[in-house]
Amino acid sequence: MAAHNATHDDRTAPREDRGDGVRDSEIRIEQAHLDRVYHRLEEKIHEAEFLMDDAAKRGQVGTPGALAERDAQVFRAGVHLNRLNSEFEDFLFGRIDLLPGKDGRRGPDGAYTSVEPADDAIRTGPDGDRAEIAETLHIGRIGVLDAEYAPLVIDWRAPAAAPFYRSTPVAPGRVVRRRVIRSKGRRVLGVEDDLLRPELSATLDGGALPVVGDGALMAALGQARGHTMRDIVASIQAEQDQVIRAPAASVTEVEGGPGTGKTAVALHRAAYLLYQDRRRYAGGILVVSPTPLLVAYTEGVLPSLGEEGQVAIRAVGSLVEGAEATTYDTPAVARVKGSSRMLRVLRKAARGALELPRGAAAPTGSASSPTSPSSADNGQLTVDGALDAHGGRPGAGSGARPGGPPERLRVVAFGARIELEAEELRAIRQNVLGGTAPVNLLRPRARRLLLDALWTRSGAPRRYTDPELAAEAREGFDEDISSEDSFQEFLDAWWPELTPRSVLAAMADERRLSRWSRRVLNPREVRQVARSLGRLGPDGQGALSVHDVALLDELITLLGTPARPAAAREADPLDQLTGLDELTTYADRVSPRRSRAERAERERADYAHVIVDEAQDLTPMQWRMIGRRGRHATWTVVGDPAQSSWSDPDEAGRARDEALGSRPRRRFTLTVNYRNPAEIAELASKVLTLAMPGTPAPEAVRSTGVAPRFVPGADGGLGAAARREAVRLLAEVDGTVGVVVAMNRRAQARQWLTGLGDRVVALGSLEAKGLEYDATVVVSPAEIADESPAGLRVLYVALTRATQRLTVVSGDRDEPDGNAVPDLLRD
Ligand SMILES: Nc1ncnc2c1ncn2[C@@H]1O[C@H](COP(=O)(O)OP(=O)(O)OP(=O)(O)O)[C@@H](O)[C@H]1O
Repeated sequence: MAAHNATHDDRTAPREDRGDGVRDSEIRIEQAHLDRVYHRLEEKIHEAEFLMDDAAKRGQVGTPGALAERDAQVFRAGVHLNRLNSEFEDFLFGRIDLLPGKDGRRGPDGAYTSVEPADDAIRTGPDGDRAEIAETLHIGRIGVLDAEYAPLVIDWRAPAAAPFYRSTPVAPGRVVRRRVIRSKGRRVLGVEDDLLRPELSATLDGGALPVVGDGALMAALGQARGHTMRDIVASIQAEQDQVIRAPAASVTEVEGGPGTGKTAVALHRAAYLLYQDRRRYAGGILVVSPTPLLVAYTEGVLPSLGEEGQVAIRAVGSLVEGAEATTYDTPAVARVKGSSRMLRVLRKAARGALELPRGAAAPTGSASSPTSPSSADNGQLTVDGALDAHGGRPGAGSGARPGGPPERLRVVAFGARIELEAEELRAIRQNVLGGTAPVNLLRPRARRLLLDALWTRSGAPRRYTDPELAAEAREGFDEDISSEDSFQEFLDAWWPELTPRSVLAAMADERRLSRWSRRVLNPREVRQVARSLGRLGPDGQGALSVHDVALLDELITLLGTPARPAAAREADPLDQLTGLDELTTYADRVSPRRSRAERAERERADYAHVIVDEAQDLTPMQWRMIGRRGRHATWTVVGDPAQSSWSDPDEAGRARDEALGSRPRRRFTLTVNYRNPAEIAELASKVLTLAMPGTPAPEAVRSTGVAPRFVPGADGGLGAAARREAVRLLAEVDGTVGVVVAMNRRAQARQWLTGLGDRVVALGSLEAKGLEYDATVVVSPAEIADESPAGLRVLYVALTRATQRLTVVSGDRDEPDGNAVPDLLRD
């Protein structure tokens, strides 16, 4: 199903503004309704507070049943109270006046269920058509019923609210007039109407419907942009609404050019899914965003829709707990690290790291100290003095290659010395590593095979003919040897618990990496990757790049996390987000405490729905990382291939298919550009033609009449020109100005803009992804395009960030013509 052919209602609907008198009286009507809503909300808040109080009193009764009931009640009341309070701002935003429904049936909220009007809703007569408004619904952020359970406000996500978004003059259904109400707190500030059945307006039985304003969409689009995205709940368009309300049974894929509302739609969809099936999505919704900047930009949208707590919005570089990406790799390094070839390299590294000199892949636990206190000068450990089960004195020791894993295991048992030499140890290691199980989880098996080998070498199996006696003796033998500190030390050194970071750091050694990536990476790639990892310390501490994080995540899987002893319970994010952080629940206190590792593991695997924004940018390794978080999830994947900064779309496509599995897919295309005025969209489409010939550009919904400006900045004048243009644009627009440069000029660009205030931001080309500004300065298109094989597509992104004004500053590489238009932007 595709949502093509959006009808731009606001441009086509005739309007009939009868001046301030009508406007004022319409505002008064809506104000009266809003007053009623607030009155009712106050009653509801008192109710919720009473429930909280009552529940707290029950807590004093003290039986487990009463405590559990109290907890449940406190929780429900707290959530309710929190929602009511948080959604007070701009609570009510829409109204529809409707004809009677086709079958006369009404839903649980009292509204007609049919989208189509009743057959006799419009009566044709000699004086023209006549009809009556059968129902008026107000739409808001959550539903409110009056004391008699009649709807005062319909939740925007309820089926009854759908006609507010879906109806167009071409297919108006039952809607005669759609009104967007602008309010702040308790005050109605204005109304904007669209008349969807203009032919009926004058012949309604109750008198003509007044129509006010210029249409809500245009009013919304014309507003200045701040540093955060606003919700679009009052002006969602029909093709967007189809995506938001699509059933979540499988994979919903959404494509659309810049500014078509993909990010906005994805976030509103998260809110919609929670509304539809809160229980199912209690498992959490994960929204993956390309950059922390975009996360910060979009973070306020869901709370403004009354939803948080169940939705985690994360940058792709922050998906692994405790690993926050703070740097970018060069495009060449990113290309290697993002490629699925790295999987083969990491598999080898995860197993190969067991052989590393201690300290090179700093293992955790006691083996992290390079030598143990009982090391003898020759590097061999011998431990004497422990009694074995039969009066002998078993003991354990290790022969350590200086700086490497131990090469000999020596124990004393049954009064004799037993040794396993390097060859035998190697064979045991190979045997244990035979399968694909995570390396750290194989340690118990390694321990068992060592004990098997020692037992055989001791000759004991020959001494016991009675299997029962043999089993008993063996048990004692295992216990005695395992309880020795030195055997444990040997094990820690020979089969250390590897951390993902330490293995990653070990890959910074070029010779080692070359061994692990034989026939996978070429020598140049090995050098580049090893160098880039050189910034990590020996145990992997230090700045991670966005692409390192996906490698770390893969290593977490390849290495595995052994079970840990229980740790103290961490604060539950849900507690904080629902405002109940000060309360612990009875269930919390009696249930077994979960370890940090378990919680992290659960978080990694447990999302009920995964929303991927800017999906076109994900590398194969990132798809694997995200796929692991949505193994049992339903998905919404939004993106635009024409904006992809990844160089090999086919390889990424395969990884995406693997992550999404065989679930059925439903595709939508968004076709209208709500961000860029036509003048900017037209310029950007020149680059689109170069980057992805044949790809249709989305249709810009408005025009400002202001053409993009071209300014020369060659001969070292780039910075001065960019600053001058930023200053000019700051004076021309009310909101924000973004200055977009090639990634390697980021620091420089920040210098250029020093002292210009926080309305202006310097951005590397990759950081501009998904963001928007009132005005942008794009500095040297050629530099951005030459940055990587995907450079033209990245330039397309840079050129499509502005809502009002665009200035292009050309540099030495741009070959500008006499009007300073760079060659890439000429016809
Ligand atoms: N129905 C709408 N009503 C009002 N504003 C809208 C609507 N749809 C989109 N917008 C606005 O258009 C702008 C672009 O939306 P958004 O960032 O979601 O687009 P996108 O498709 O994700 O763009 P890109 O691919 O360039 O990142 C935002 O300012 C958004 O608020």
